[in-house]
Amino acid sequence: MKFDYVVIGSGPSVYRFLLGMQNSGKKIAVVEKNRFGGICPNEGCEPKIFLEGAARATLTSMRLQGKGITQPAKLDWKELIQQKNKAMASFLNNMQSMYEGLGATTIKGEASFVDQHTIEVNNKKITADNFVIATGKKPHPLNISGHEYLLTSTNLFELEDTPKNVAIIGSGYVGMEFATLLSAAGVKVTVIVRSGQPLEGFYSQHVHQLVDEMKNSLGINFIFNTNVTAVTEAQTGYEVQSANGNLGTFDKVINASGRVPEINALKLDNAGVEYSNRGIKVDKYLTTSANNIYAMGDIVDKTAPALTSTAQFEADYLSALLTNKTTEPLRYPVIGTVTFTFPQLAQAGISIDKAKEDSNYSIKDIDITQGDFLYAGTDDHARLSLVFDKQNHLVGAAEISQTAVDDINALIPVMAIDVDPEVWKEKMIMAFPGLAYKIRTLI
Ligand SMILES: Cc1cc2nc3c(=O)[nH]c(=O)nc-3n(C[C@H](O)[C@H](O)[C@H](O)COP(=O)(O)OP(=O)(O)OC[C@H]3O[C@@H](n4cnc5c(N)ncnc54)[C@H](O)[C@@H]3O)c2cc1C
Ligand SMILES: NC(=O)c1ccc[n+]([C@@H]2O[C@H](COP(=O)([O-])OP(=O)(O)OC[C@H]3O[C@@H](n4cnc5c(N)ncnc54)[C@H](O)[C@@H]3O)[C@@H](O)[C@H]2O)c1
Repeated sequence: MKFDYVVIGSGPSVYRFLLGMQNSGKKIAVVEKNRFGGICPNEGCEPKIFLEGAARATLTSMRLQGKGITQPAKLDWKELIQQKNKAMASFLNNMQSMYEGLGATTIKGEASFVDQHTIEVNNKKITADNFVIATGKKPHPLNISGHEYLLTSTNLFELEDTPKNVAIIGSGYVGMEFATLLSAAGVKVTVIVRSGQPLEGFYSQHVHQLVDEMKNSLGINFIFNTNVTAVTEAQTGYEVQSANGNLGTFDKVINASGRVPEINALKLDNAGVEYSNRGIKVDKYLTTSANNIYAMGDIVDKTAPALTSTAQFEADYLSALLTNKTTEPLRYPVIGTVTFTFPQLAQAGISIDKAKEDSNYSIKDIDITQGDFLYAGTDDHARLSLVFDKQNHLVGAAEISQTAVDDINALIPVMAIDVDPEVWKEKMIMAFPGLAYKIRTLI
């Protein structure tokens, strides 16, 4: 079989790449070893946000008990997982045919390079002029005794019985979001943090506030500055050990210690593609060290965050480059990011922690709770922090609140098009209250 392009992996970047290549007349194949659609729809963003809807409703009702709500909602985890599976089934089952509908030949199997123009899949050789590697990331294996007892986020999406108590090792996006989801289902959650602060990339002040909220409102237990050394089977459940001693016995122990590049099976050395333990090395045109092989999405060794949104941005860029719609290098725009915790943390642009150390920037911290009117008091510890440059243009924003993702997304265009605040005032009237209430002292 011979193609113009063979894409390895079928995640959200590949969907966008196929859309961009649709009228190029190129013969394209997509090889996927697991489920078509990749991580985001099968075991990432999309099932997560389905579960989050019910979790948020439950936690909101709990928070408002005694503030106008007499009976808080009770989340039935088993039913929620079944509903999620039902709602997503037809979408996921159609993924492969959707890719074929976009003009690609789809091949199920694991790809490895034989040379710069050949891969092997299911013991068959496939040749192509060009390849695009989009193999993403997989859970970081924890090298401790008893690692075989650990669950990952993938297992949690299929977990039908509700454990009484769980330990989560790691406190990045996955650890903090699953701590929120499971606690909404009545699970007693302990988060084990190897440093002094979860969610390292987020504004530290907001993270500390989030941890306080998760402790006090959700009853989540945090153990800081602790490395797990072993997990052993107990009479009921699993014991978690650290250098400081036994951390307790838990029904389930979850490894949320990050994700590593899906690289080994690819045999990249056979094609002369350079890589590091952070992913595949690319230049400013997403081209690897082999000039006919490109990479995009989570597999790329990059400083931009590994998100669906950035993966799809890279895919749009690559299809434009390969169809001669651009000759420019890749430049990332303002990137928004969010953790779907309770409350949410969201941010975009220059980080507040960085801006605090740089005299070129000024920061405005707004206490969103003044008056405590918004959402019947569910946002009683919410804050919005904005970074302005010397011209008084908005260049960074971070928020902790129940609606942080929507607020920050609404501020991204203001940052991206770099408008003068006077023009901002002149050109728009936001719907009130919402975000307009929060920034009323500014505009
Ligand atoms: C629990 C969770 C929640 C998340 N939530 C969010 C969120 O809310 N927002 C957000 O922006 N991002 C989120 N992400 C991140 C998002 O899922 C990824 O950034 C995105 O899926 C990356 O897309 P991709 O195209 O690079 O590849 P992926 O989606 O990682 O897909 C790669 C595919 O390649 C396949 N593959 C690997 N090796 C081979 C091989 N040798 N041969 C053939 N196929 C191969 C894999 O099976 C996989 O299907 C979340 C991730 C997780 C785990
Ligand atoms: N809302 C979202 O956009 C969202 C949600 C989930 C995942 N994601 C994406 O998926 C990626 C993976 O998420 P993640 O939470 O798995 O990774 P992460 O890199 O965000 O967090 C991993 C955490 O594990 C800790 N850790 C690392 N090694 C450890 C060890 N040996 N012992 C204990 N702790 C250890 C780290 O300090 C960190 O806090 C994210 O970087 C993000 O790009 C995004």
